[in-house]
Amino acid sequence: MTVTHSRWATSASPVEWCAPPPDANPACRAIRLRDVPLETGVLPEVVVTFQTWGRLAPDAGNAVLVEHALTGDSHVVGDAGPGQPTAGWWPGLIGPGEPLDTRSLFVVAVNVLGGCRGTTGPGSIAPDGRHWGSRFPHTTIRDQVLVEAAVADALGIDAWLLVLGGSMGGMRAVEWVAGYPDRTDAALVIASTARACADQIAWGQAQTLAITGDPAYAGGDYYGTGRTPATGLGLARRIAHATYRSAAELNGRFGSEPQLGEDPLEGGRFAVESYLDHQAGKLVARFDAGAYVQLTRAMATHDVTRGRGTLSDVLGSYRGLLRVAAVDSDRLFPVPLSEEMAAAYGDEPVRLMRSDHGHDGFLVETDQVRALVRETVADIWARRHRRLGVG
Ligand SMILES: CC(=O)SCCNC(=O)CCNC(=O)[C@H](O)C(C)(C)COP(=O)(O)OP(=O)(O)OC[C@H]1O[C@@H](n2cnc3c(N)ncnc32)[C@H](O)[C@@H]1OP(=O)(O)O
Ligand SMILES: N[C@@H](CCO)C(=O)O
Repeated sequence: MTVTHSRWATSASPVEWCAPPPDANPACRAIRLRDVPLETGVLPEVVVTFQTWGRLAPDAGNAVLVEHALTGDSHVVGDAGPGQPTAGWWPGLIGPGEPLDTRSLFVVAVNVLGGCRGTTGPGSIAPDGRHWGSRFPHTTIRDQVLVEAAVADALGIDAWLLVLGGSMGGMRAVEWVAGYPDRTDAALVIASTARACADQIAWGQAQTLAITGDPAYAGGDYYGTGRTPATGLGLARRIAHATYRSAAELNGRFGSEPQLGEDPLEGGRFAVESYLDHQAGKLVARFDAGAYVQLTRAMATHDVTRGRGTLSDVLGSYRGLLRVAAVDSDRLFPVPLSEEMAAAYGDEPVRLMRSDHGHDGFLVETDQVRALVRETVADIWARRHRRLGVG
């Protein structure tokens, strides 16, 4: 079936429905795009996988887009299912009576371009029948959002009622505001930033070099060889995970205690080292190193102001609702980055989430996220009713 919506204006080619690839969650649907115009090139073919919950209203005015973070996926809520690596990462967010209430809302979550959950990435098969590997082009947060716009077209959604996400998901949410303000009625940007800062780029470089320096990475062409850069990916996750948690949390949880049954003076590990080993192993079991490199670079090059003027030019002209939230103990996306966004928009204070968990607070503090989303959805409906002169 060919979809004829023309809002995916940058491409002359139509959007087609297709079967999701085997690495996608079985609950996913998929579309295929051709000749996708990236910021720095063209991808001849892109498959985009996504999940939905609830029913789209006849006027398509009840659609919400949930944006996942770096190693998340479209499976926002639900069980892992057979063969699936992840259970839902924002439990209790979507469903009847939940903050994204499927009795009134239609919720969409897209697997990101460049990732490893069915949407085309470096591990996908290119049109020539070989893995993309090192040939996969640099893709940006803007490119990620471009293919999401194609999903909106395929579903018949002119404008999202709300786009929300944390971390890299928040980068996409604010990019929707910057790139498609008329297609985004409201955005909720949590623990994120309008542009990557030097500190984030620096941590990203160390992680990328950990992977690319692993001999098994083979310049990015390890797919199909039976070897994977697991050592490099595990090292990258250790570096990243330490930045995702607060020093106070790590100190409080682990102190300088040895891991049970091990002696650091005799070559054993500290408890915190064992913890990071465990986190590394978990990620290696569920994520692709090439996608990790790709997405880390996409985050490093994130900047909603590129070619668009100042941040105030970009966000100050937005007529929808931009709500910004930060985690008070986040050392990777510290509160001032959220304050910068909120100030450029000019109308709303930053909502501060209280957590000892640092950046990962946006995932761990589900009660606070649920309350924030519930309040934001209520405010959006109230704004819409006011605009329509109802009630
Ligand atoms: C709900 C899910 O399944 S989400 C999975 C998909 N992930 C995503 O979508 C990305 C976002 N998610 C994440 O990044 C993470 O899963 C988070 C942030 C949400 C939660 O992180 P967690 O790892 O669950 O939290 P936490 O820091 O408390 O770690 C707990 C784990 O560390 C282990 N651990 C704690 N101390 C130690 C130690 N000294 N040595 C070894 N392991 C340890 C625990 O046994 C536990 O293991 P388990 O997760 O295998 O049960
Ligand atoms: N724990 C999160 C952090 C990135 O924001 C993830 O793995 O996606």
